[in-house]
Amino acid sequence: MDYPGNLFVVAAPSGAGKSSLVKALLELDSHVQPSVSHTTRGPRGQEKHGREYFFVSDAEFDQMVLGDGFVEWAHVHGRRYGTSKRMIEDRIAHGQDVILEIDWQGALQIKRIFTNAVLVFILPPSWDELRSRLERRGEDAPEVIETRLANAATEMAQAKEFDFVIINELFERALFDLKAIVHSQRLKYVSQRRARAETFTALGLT
Ligand SMILES: Nc1nc2c(ncn2[C@@H]2O[C@H](COP(=O)(O)OP(=O)(O)O)[C@@H](O)[C@H]2O)c(=O)[nH]1
Ligand SMILES: Nc1ncnc2c1ncn2[C@@H]1O[C@H](COP(=O)(O)OP(=O)(O)O)[C@@H](O)[C@H]1O
Repeated sequence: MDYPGNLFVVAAPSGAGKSSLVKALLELDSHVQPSVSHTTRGPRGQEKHGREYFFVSDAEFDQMVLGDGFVEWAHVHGRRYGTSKRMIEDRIAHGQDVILEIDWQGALQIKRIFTNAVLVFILPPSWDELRSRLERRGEDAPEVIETRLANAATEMAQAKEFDFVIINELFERALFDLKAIVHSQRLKYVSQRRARAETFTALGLT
């Protein structure tokens, strides 16, 4: 499928820093719009319905699945998460770049549908640092942290399937890398479009 805007997908194990990096990118770059997912997990401290997620019941999620409302969805850490078709189609139809913060299963589903999507995997610098970031975030119960750490190895094994891998050790360095990926993708499309237009003109095609 072809589309006018660029589609970026960021995945990472819990605590690697993907939400912080994506948030910082969005603050710097008004051309990128976030996609807000639906989830059956409950909100954390400061999270707001419609901002971080649409928090829905299992029955509401089932209805969206049955109504073919998701472009992708997956079970993650015992809950369900999905990207609604409307969320992507609305934005891409307006030629905006869209960034999805979803798990590796969703990322690979997106790549099959939007073959031009750029997949970025964020890794923590070490296991110790991953654990301490989850503990320092202070949003999850100890057993929730253990589930997330237990799932991290399987998730990180998927990094090699992604187009880019960023190690989030120094935050500013990782943010620089993420910005570079977004910018280079834009330049690629701009120069491709320009090259195509020039060739069409040279060939006398309209
Ligand atoms: N497949 C899929 N995964 C999602 C979606 N939204 C969020 N996720 C992923 O679900 C996982 C859990 O997210 P969350 O509960 O916010 O925890 P966090 O990773 O600790 O911030 C993360 O890997 C998210 O990237 C979605 O729409 N689809
Ligand atoms: N490079 C970094 N160095 C130190 N702490 C970080 C870094 N990146 C993120 N953090 C912190 O780690 C915690 C987890 O980050 P978060 O963005 O919530 O991760 P994720 O969305 O991947 O679960 C947060 O408290 C965040 O402020």
